[in-house]
Amino acid sequence: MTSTPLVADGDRPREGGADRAVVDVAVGVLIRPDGRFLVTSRPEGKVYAGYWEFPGGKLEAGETVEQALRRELHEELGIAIGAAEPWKVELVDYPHALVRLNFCKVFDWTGELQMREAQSFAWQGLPLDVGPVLPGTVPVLGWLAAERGFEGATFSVA
Ligand SMILES: Nc1nc2c([nH]c(=O)n2[C@@H]2O[C@H](COP(=O)(O)OP(=O)(O)OP(=O)(O)O)[C@@H](O)[C@H]2O)c(=O)[nH]1
Repeated sequence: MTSTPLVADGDRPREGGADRAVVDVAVGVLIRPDGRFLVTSRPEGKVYAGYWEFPGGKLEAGETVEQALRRELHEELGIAIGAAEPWKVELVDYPHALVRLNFCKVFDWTGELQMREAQSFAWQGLPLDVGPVLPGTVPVLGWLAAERGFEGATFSVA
């Protein structure tokens, strides 16, 4: 990440920077009844390949966050999700893109997990025992920790 300040309204140019469009991303935090949550590794060929994140992807034209999440999780994991509960929105300024991450919690889905992009997956608690973790994913672990009263490092390999 750069140290360039983020803008509150991501569709406006950054101070002192070039005009960059915001890329909206729908991200799913799938939580099992035992509280463990799903993380996946980014496939080869994508930026940050091998880094762990929550599954999801970019919105296509005309899609809502929930529609994009349903499509992405079906494409990437082969599952059909039930309701997606909007949770947090985070703006992250990467060198390659300015992204708005729309995190949703998902408690219901059907289908067996299939790694259709040859990614890896892990059901995790805190702290994570996989890494490295994508920068935009780190705050999510903090939010989960706060909700769960978990104290200490949420992951070991950044
Ligand atoms: N899926 C996902 N993306 C994240 C997370 N955190 C985070 O910063 N991102 C960023 O959000 C963007 C998502 O893009 P992506 O490459 O996964 O989306 P996509 O599947 O639609 O990509 P494609 O255009 O290659 O098909 C990337 O810039 C990625 O670095 C996260 O937890 N999950």
